[in-house]
Amino acid sequence: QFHMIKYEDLTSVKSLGQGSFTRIFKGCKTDIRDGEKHLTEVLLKELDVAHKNCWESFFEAASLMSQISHKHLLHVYGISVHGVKNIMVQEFVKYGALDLYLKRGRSVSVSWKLDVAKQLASALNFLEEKNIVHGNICAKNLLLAREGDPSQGSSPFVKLSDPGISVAMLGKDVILDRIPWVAPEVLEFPDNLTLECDKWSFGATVWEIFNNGNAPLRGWVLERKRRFYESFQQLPPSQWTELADLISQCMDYQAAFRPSCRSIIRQLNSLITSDYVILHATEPVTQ
Ligand SMILES: Nc1cnc(-c2cc(N)nc3[nH]ccc23)cn1
Repeated sequence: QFHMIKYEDLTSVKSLGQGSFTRIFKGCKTDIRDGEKHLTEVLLKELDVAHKNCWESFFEAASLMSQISHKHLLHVYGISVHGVKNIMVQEFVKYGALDLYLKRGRSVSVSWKLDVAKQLASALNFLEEKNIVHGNICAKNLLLAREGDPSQGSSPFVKLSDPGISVAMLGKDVILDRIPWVAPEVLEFPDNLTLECDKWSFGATVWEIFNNGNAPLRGWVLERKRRFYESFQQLPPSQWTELADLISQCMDYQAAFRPSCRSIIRQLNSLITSDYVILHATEPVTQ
């Protein structure tokens, strides 16, 4: 169920860092179409040789993204296996991960943030309709394809990246470290990821977007993170109560009480039309 890409058709241009058990490179893919040579900018995700045993989960994550296509889902061109190397070839998204973009101190407007949240909600709605669980929704996995320029009236455009190796494969400490993005029930049943888990993570991701990309519970040790769930705590609420309400609805410890994607989109639409947006065109950077 995958397009196999010949290793010799790939060149890696520069290293861009690491993911969970992976190394990331900016690269190029050459293919010949109707007798012409085409170069495509790609993102190469190479699975660490040490974690070669995770290759099924690594490719399972990618195949999830290549079975379906949606404007807010990252496009995966295929995979390349060369000796011990397992490489996922995906579209290169110009501005990279949203959390790093926001941390770089870009002051973006409230409507910019709501627009991004709505695009993520529509990607989630699409996955929900296909009954597909992503399993790793977070601002790091939200890629910025277009910055949006308020003076030109153009809006941002984001794409949800692949979930990477499933959290069930990654072990207990990685699951604990993913608090508060990982739904509480996943700590007990890591093999049973549900659509509701993605709703919880959506709530944590919206919290990140409205906190300039700062990670919630940043720097907390695993034991403290675990107690955060054991005592049913919530993230610090936004002073915008309607937004705080949406986030806490998504981050309901009872999975069945979390809102449907349609309800999430409806609530985001009413936030977009609320006068809070006009009053807070670009929030002063409060750090
Ligand atoms: N599918 C993807 C994923 N990440 C990027 C990306 C873009 C960028 N400007 N800096 C980066 N630094 C690390 C990754 C990355 C691009 N495409």
